[in-house]
Amino acid sequence: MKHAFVPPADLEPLVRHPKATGPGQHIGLHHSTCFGCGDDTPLGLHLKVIAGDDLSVTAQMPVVDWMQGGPGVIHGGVLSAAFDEVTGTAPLLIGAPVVTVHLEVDFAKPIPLGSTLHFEARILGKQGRKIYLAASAHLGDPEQIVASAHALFVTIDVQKHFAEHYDKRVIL
Ligand SMILES: CCCCCCCCCCCCCC(=O)SCCNC(=O)CCNC(=O)[C@H](O)C(C)(C)COP(=O)(O)OP(=O)(O)OC[C@H]1O[C@@H](n2cnc3c(N)ncnc32)[C@H](O)[C@@H]1OP(=O)(O)O
Repeated sequence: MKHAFVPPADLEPLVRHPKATGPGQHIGLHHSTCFGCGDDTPLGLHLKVIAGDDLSVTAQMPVVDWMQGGPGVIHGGVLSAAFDEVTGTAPLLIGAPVVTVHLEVDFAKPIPLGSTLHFEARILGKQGRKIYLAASAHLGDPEQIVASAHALFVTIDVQKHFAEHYDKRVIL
């Protein structure tokens, strides 16, 4: 698939954290009202991200009517949010909470309402606090990629990063 993103050639390799979620297991929620993965949001993506046996994850997402952009097809922003969530969860496999600093999505085919997207994301490596990932999505045939993404996340100290927002409008 065509894409413009070029990850650095000199990425440092990474290994799974000894306490990482096991292969085939659901990687736990960030919090229950997270738009991407929370169970308690009426209009969320409700993604369940599953750990792979290496530095990869998978997830599935039914493309339902409220996700519509162009007539009969998914909105690009919804698809981007799904890639953000799937790629953003993968670094938990290396024990690193992260936030997105850069996300690029390549849209290869229209994705119809009523279909199911199958996502795969993998960690490419790191440079300092920067974690690079690549991801793709298909509709059931892994040979037919309908969209792909590249993402750059930065590791954070969760308590410090979110500290100034906790007392405003946090719903956990
Ligand atoms: C209870 C809740 C639990 C939550 C768990 C986790 C949730 C996960 C959710 C996942 C799903 C949802 C996910 C979401 O939706 S996360 C929501 C969207 N993302 C954000 O809100 C992040 C906003 N950004 C920031 O807060 C700051 O920029 C951070 C803290 C990330 C870095 O600021 P900080 O001052 O600390 O560090 P730094 O500025 O030295 O930057 C560090 C390095 O990064 C490089 N850099 C920076 N930007 C870019 C860029 N655009 N392209 C290329 N590189 C960039 C920079 O050059 C430097 O590299 P180097 O020069 O040292 O080599």
